[in-house]
Amino acid sequence: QYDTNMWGDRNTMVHLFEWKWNDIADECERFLQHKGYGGVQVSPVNENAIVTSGTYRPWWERYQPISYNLVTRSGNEEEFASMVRRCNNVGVRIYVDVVFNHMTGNSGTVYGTGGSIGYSDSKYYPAVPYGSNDFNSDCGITNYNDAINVRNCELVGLRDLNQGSTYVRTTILAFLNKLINKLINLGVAGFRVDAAKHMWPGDLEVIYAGLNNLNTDHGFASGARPYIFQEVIDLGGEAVSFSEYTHLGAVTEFKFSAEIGRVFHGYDQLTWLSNWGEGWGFMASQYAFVFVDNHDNQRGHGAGGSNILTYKNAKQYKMAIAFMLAHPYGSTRVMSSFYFDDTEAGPPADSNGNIISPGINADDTCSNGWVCEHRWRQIYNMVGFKNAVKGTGLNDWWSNGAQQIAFCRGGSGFVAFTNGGTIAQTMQTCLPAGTYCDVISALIAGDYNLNTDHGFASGARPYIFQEVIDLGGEAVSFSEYTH
Ligand SMILES: O=C(NCCCOc1c(-c2ccc(O)c(O)c2)oc2cc(O)cc(O)c2c1=O)[C@@H]1CCCN1C(=O)/C=C/c1ccc(O)c(O)c1
Ligand SMILES: [Ca+2]
Repeated sequence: QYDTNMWGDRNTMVHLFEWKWNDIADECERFLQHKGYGGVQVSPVNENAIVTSGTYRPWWERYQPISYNLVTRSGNEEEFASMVRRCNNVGVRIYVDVVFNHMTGNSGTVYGTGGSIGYSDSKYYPAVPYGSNDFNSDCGITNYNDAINVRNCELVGLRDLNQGSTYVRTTILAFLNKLINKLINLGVAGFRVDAAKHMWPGDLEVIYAGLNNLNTDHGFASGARPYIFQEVIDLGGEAVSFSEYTHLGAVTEFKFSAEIGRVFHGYDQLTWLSNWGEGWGFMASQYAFVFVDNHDNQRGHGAGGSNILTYKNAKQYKMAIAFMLAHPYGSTRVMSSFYFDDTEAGPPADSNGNIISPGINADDTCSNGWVCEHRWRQIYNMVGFKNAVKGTGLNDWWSNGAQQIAFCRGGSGFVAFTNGGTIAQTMQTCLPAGTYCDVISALIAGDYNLNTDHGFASGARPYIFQEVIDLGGEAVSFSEYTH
């Protein structure tokens, strides 16, 4: 099914990549609920390999399972349960990134974040347990034009589980159903299925069918089914196609990420966006799970190559995110990153390898190495826009035939973009008459000074006058505010 199970009109997810569970719970309560985010994709919750050879603690070690115990650098089972409860309490859903195509790489004895051991050479993972007959053969994925090779062989040496085995299916289902289990008060809303391309649709169908309904104690409707979005990296030209998975659940549309990067890098005219979506060869909107960048391709070597826009191209990135959220195509996810360079380094951590929490600055930005794109004004305001226009289509498209476009969402939203010069044009906004605040472009530069386009001096600061009713004799005094 394709319903995200989000609360009310909320309908955008944020990927709080590598955040700790306690910090996510705090963020749900202090920020996400207020800005109308509908849910959080969290990093894998199950125990992963501790990788220290080559890169120290690379970001991708979390994609090498050792067991299904809920112990990672993000926290333990108790902290995970607390996060799910606290976020659902404020109407922010939790989606878990589940990795069950494989276990660890083939590098001898490996140790996990929860203290478990894996004997990868003999494919023996006692903490699950998995033994060698639960895996496919050692062959490597060498040919993306061979659908059998892609499913039954090892992705970069990662021990490839056989989801055709009843025992493996049962074990995977025990892990997934634990995350929605009423008896232990867990209540996630759905799953990101990692590396779905590398598993047989028929096996996935059996696994998804074995999932329980969502936990009504966390605010889900009786009979609600988990929202599944499957990672299938398909830019065309391979044996495996996204269309083999769309009947099972939502599917990532990587063409969206690649193309929106091209457009807002300026390689294509904005006017060509008039048929954005299926018109550009993307999958049907109801199946599509879309994003500007993700944890892998933001690093430049994933699907979409160097066209992918990230926080490093701040102005174009904001425009691309704004367009993604303004347009009705697909289910949308906003990336929230830690600052990274060209190494494969993992999240900000102390000398013991413990992840460092984001600090929150006075201006609501983050510190300690966290980018917090989801806290950028242009981004969270567009999350609110998308909530406000939920259920409408796209109408009254306008363009100057080149790099200026505008359109309405029903009678409840209007947006304009320019990649070339100021728009000086009377336009149909589809909105009721009145004066409206432009909460996006006035701050597109990311500063908080007044808008010089409205005649203010450069660097002018907003004039603040504070209502403090103080005739004397009370505990609170005017003098606390005059500075
Ligand atoms: O050079 C690398 N990998 C080879 C190229 C990327 O291939 C990978 C793909 C991949 C790439 C392109 C495709 O078309 C495709 O079907 C699969 O999916 C993965 C999924 C995982 O759960 C764990 C992984 O290690 C990978 C992976 O290595 C480095 C070193 C090992 C991890 N890694 C990486 O670069 C890790 C990448 C990674 C990790 C997690 C992901 O969810 C993901 O999408 C990519
Ligand atoms: Ca496989």
